[in-house]
Amino acid sequence: MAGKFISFEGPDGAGKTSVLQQIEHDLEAELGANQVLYTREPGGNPISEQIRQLLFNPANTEMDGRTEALLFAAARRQHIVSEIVPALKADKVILCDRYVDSSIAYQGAGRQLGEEAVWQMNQFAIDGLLPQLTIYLDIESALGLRRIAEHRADQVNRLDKEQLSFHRTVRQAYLRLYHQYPERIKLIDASQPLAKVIADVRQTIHARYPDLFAEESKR
Ligand SMILES: Nc1ncnc2c1ncn2[C@@H]1O[C@H](COP(=O)(O)OP(=O)(O)O)[C@@H](O)[C@H]1O
Ligand SMILES: Cc1cn([C@H]2C[C@H](O)[C@@H](COP(=O)(O)OP(=O)(O)O)O2)c(=O)[nH]c1=O
Repeated sequence: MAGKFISFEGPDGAGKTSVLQQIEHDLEAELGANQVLYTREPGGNPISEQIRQLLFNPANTEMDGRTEALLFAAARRQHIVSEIVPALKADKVILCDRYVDSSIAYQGAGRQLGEEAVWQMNQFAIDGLLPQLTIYLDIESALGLRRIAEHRADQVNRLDKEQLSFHRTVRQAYLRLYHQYPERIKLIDASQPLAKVIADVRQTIHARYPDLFAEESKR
C-alpha cells in the first residue's frame, strides 16, 4: 500500500479542525482533490457515524467507560476497512482527524481505564495499522477549553463537558505518547497564532514526505 497515512491529535480546542481545513485545501491544490482524503474519527462512513451518534448523545449519561472505549474501537475498525485501506491502496494522502492515540489519551488516561489496557484492546481493531506520521497539536488545557467556550459554545458535545482536570490528564497522556514514539509523533505548539501553527504543520509534513509542500525546502 503506497499511500501516506497522517493522523492529527490533540486535546479539544487545540485547533485540529481549523488546521486541517487549510492543510486539506493546500494539499488538494497541490495534488488534486482525488488524491487527498480528509476523514475523522469516530465517523467517516455510515456505520461509524451511527456509532458516533451513540457516543456523543448527551442523553447517554450512563455509558460505562469500557463500553465507550469499545465503541470508539469499533468505529475505528469500520473506518479503517471502509476508508483508510482503500485510500492507501489508491496511493492517496490521508488526513485523519484522530486515531488510536485519542483512545489511549481519553479512555486510557482520561477515563482511567489504563493506557496499556486500551492500547491492547485496540490492537484487535487496528490489526497493526498505525499512521506513518502523527501530528500532535499541544496546548495547555485551560487555553484549549477557553477557545471552545469562546468560539464553539453551541457545539459542545458530551466529552467536551468534562472538567479541566480530565483535559489535563488527557494532555499528560499525549505527552507520554509523544516521548514514547518520537519517530512517529511530532509535537507542534498549538498556542501559537493559527497561521504559525499551519506553517509548522506544513514543514513537519514536508520533512516526512519531501514530495509534499516542496516549496517548504526553499524557506
Ligand atoms: N491558533 C489558534 N489561535 C487562536 N484561536 C484558535 C487557534 N486555532 C483554533 N482557534 C479557535 O479555537 C476554536 C477551536 O478550534 P478547533 O479548530 O475547532 O479545535 P479542535 O478541532 O482541535 O477542537 C475555534 O473557534 C478556532 O477558531
Ligand atoms: C477518536 C476518539 C475521540 N475521542 C473524543 C475526543 C473528542 O472529545 C471527541 C471528538 O469530538 P469532535 O467533535 O470530533 O471534536 P474534535 O474537533 O475536538 O476532534 O471524541 C475519544 O474520547 N476517544 C477516541 O478514540
